[in-house]
Amino acid sequence: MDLNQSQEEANEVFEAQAHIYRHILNYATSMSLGCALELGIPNIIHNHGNPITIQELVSKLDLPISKTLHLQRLMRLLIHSDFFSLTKLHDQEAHEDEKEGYVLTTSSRLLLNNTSESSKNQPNLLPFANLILDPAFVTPWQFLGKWFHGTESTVFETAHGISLWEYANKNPGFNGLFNDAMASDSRMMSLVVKDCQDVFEGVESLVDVGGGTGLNAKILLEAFPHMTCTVFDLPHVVSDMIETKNLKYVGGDMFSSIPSANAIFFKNVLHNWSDDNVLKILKRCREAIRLAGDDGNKGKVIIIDMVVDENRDRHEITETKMVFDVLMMVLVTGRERKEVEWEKLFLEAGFSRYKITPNFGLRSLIEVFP
Ligand SMILES: C[S@@+](CC[C@H](N)C(=O)[O-])C[C@H]1O[C@@H](n2cnc3c(N)ncnc32)[C@H](O)[C@@H]1O
Ligand SMILES: C/C=C/c1ccc(O)c(OC)c1
Repeated sequence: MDLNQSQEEANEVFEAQAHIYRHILNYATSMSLGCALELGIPNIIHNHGNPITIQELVSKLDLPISKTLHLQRLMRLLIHSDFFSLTKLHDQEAHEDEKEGYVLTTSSRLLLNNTSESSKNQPNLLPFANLILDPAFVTPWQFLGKWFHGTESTVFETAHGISLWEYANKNPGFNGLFNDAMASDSRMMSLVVKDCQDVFEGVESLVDVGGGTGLNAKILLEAFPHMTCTVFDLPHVVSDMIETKNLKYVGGDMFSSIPSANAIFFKNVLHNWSDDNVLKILKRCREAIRLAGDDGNKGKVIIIDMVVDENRDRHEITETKMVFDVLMMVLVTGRERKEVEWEKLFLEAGFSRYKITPNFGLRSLIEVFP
């Protein structure tokens, strides 16, 4: 065998080794990012105002000086994955060596711990990151294999003995963490809802099913104040909420009945459920729209959820959607769907047509008409 060829074969196998190590250790990046958030590094860089050197960072974090190089290594990994970047520092004292300082990226700016009144309404995903890294959500991954052999309907249940919704009901601390995370995801909507005039124009009444603590509804009402919104969710989620003239809360179970309205809205809800369950929910929607009058012709269902599209999406976007698909398998009985899979459900539930607008990053807005 000629030498070159054996070197080529060896290279291919070494590539595979690097590939394996990268993926098997993906969690090291998650955990390192989690550590940076736990230490509050984004806020320290933000508050510093200009690029912060490693020495300044160690001092602001109040870490032992002996940890300087360790922190630098953590930061190097997080720079490589685009959570921070390093920039040259213009030092006035010319005799000193040129220094470098850390700055935030768009991603770490979304992970600031916003406590000030002025930043309260800014998009922020720290609560979402905190939920994903919470032990209650990390533990089930250890049970995935066991679940494949077992009879529980979700991996979460194999790990914790009860469903995610029961767990949230029984643990007020976790319930708060979960609802805050969902609300932080919803806040991102405020970036684009104002551009959805045609979707909400004729809508007088809207029910946000599984609407959590009501942030979706509030954002929609800011942009379309002519509507009245009802947030419908499980009783433990919507108890003690403050209502206003056009924002009401109703506790209940969407499988039994959905309050009637022109528009039935679901964000991040239908992907929590199996096809059979989504069909049941969509049939309830047809009733709710019909009961709102106008023989349902004015009514529609509005869904904000992912649409898996391997041909159109970039490779990493598809990967993220597939990770969410598996996450929905681990936490609940849901899945992420391709357009044909959504279409089948809409038609089976008796709707006549639908329109997809891919405008919310990973999520699309789907209008479904009777
Ligand atoms: C993933 S969260 C989405 C929250 C919110 N729509 C959003 O966009 O962030 C799913 C919501 O569905 C609610 N939910 C679960 N089962 C339900 C049921 N049977 N009836 C009504 N809501 C339910 C949960 O309490 C939770 O608030
Ligand atoms: C931490 C993120 C988890 C998550 C995200 C979207 C969902 O709809 C959900 O429902 C169980 C969970």
